[in-house]
Amino acid sequence: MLVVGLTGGIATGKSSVSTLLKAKGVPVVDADVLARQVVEPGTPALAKIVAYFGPEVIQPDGSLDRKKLGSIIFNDEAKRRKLNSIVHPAVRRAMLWGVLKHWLEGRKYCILDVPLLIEGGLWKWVGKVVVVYCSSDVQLERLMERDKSTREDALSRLNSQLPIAEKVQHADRVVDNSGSRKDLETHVDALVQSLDRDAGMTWRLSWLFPPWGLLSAILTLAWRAVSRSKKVKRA
Ligand SMILES: CC(C)(COP(=O)(O)OP(=O)(O)OC[C@H]1O[C@@H](n2cnc3c(N)ncnc32)[C@H](O)[C@@H]1O)[C@@H](O)C(=O)NCCC(=O)NCCS
Ligand SMILES: Nc1ncnc2c1ncn2[C@@H]1O[C@H](COP(=O)(O)OP(=O)(O)OP(=O)(O)O)[C@@H](O)[C@H]1O
Repeated sequence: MLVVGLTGGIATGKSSVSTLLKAKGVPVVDADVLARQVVEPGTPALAKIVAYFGPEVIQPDGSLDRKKLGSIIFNDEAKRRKLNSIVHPAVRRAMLWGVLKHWLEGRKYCILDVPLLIEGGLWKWVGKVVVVYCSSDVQLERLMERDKSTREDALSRLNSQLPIAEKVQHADRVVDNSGSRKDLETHVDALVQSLDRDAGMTWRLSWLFPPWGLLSAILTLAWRAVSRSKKVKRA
């Protein structure tokens, strides 16, 4: 099964692409959704968050006060890293189960929707990287509009990630979301067609005969690593 990493900058339109893909029946494992599930009341991750950030990040009903925690971590790099170190291992485990489930269903490919795909290094472990792009001006505008936030708040969120122009350099395919929502739908249709082609004809063989699937996954990742190092040497 081809595993495709889908990413972008904050508010470049990754979730919009993900929603369009889901509507077409494409299997998507959504890291943002999993990151919410692993910190639900009663989870070990939430207990660790309270131990580090204190009970003031918990709402009266016992759930995480996301707004408050966001205002802390998006303005303090060390605290953001600490939160990542609590939440990300649990998210990675949940993603692995999600991928396994789609593999067991005999899917040709599946999408891993991960905002921090590049920053976290997971991009090296997927078969293809798709980056949803729009210019940083449009990104800032859409972020302020969606979150009803000030320019300052939006910028601090934006600056907690790699610039979108840098993420694009890791992409096998870029989905340009600078235009209208209708344009985005057209780009997503083209993306689905290309992923169908990329997943190739041998996926059924990989599914019926897992050692073949494992071998082809190792060869694909090795080939991608070699291509990357050639690209770095040329640059
Ligand atoms: C800080 C939290 C509580 C804020 O919650 P909130 O509901 O306001 O935002 P939400 O979770 O919907 O995230 C919105 C976007 O912010 C960006 N973002 C979220 N967490 C981070 C982070 N640690 N570093 C950089 N960008 C981040 C992503 O682009 C994400 O799509 C929450 O984002 C969180 O728990 N983050 C840590 C987990 C994480 O890294 N999630 C991203 C996917 S694994
Ligand atoms: N082509 C478009 N034209 C106008 N608005 C758009 C377009 N695409 C997305 N938006 C809007 O921009 C905002 C950000 O989009 P979306 O939530 O899909 O981004 P995201 O990359 O998933 O963000 P995050 O990383 O913060 O979760 C949303 O309010 C969405 O409705």
